[in-house]
Amino acid sequence: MAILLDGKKTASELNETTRKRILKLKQCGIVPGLAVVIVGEDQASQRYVRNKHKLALKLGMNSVIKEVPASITEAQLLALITELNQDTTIQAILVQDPLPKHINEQRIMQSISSTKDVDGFTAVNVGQLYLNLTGNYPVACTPKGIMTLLEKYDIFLRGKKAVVIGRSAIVGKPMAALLVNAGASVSILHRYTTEIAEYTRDADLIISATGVLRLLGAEAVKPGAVIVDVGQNLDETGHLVGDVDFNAVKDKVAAITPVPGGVGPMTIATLMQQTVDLTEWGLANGK
Ligand SMILES: Nc1nc2c(c(=O)[nH]1)N[C@@H](CN(C=O)c1ccc(C(=O)N[C@@H](CCC(=O)O)C(=O)O)cc1)CN2
Repeated sequence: MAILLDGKKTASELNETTRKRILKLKQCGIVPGLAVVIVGEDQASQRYVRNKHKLALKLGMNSVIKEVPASITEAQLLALITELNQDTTIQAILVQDPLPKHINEQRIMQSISSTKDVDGFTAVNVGQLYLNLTGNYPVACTPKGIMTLLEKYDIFLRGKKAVVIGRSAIVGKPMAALLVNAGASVSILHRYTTEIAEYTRDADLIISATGVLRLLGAEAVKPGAVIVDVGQNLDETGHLVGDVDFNAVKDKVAAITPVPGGVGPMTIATLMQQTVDLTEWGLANGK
């Protein structure tokens, strides 16, 4: 049986560190503030946002949820972001993805101040990641959380063949950048890739972020590979599962993230970590 990359445990350790950092800030009269904007009624999004809010409060932050109807106009949403950009009690802003079709998602994400962009989605922060600049900037929470998890389990990346399946701005692209920066050779696969298994069979590390149930089975992975499953899918019995057929590959690979309890908790813990990062960086810059 492969080593389980336990995101729940690792996230809980990271959250404890974050809680202590918040305590220190509070002793100086500073309370990190996170604002999450949720548009519409998507059930999964509502659940994720509730979990973020609960954890932020538990760790001692100021947590604000801005819930707006799916009928909101782009101009109204931009006005809300402007308000949050100017709010001195808020250090971190997140707009929950996905947004309704009538709203230009990039226009909204790019309107967030880069110094409050806790998701690392703005062009300034993406650029810093791609240039592998040293210094202080936020990175998309899921890929950054995955890197923390890989580091925790001493997964060596330099010179390894990595395959990232999915090219989203939230996971695939920043994940690939982080892996390249860490010295891995990276292939990014996507919906137009014709033979996914041709790449994955040769990979030392596979990161799958597609939302396709049982995309990868035992025949698609190399013995001893490391598998990171970002998928959040419901199977035929209504259970939450990833993209990878866990039972089929678990005795072939070296390490694998479970779903649930793998990448998901790391995403939320990284959001908390980066809210505190932004607060501290803001203080260092006199804000
Ligand atoms: N602005 C953003 N929007 C979205 C992001 C993001 O990083 N920034 N990520 C995804 C989903 N997501 C965060 O919002 C997320 C998904 C899943 C989990 C999680 O903890 N999953 C658990 C299962 C929990 C459950 O289903 O109730 C697990 O895998 O153990 C956390 C965050 C979309 N949008």
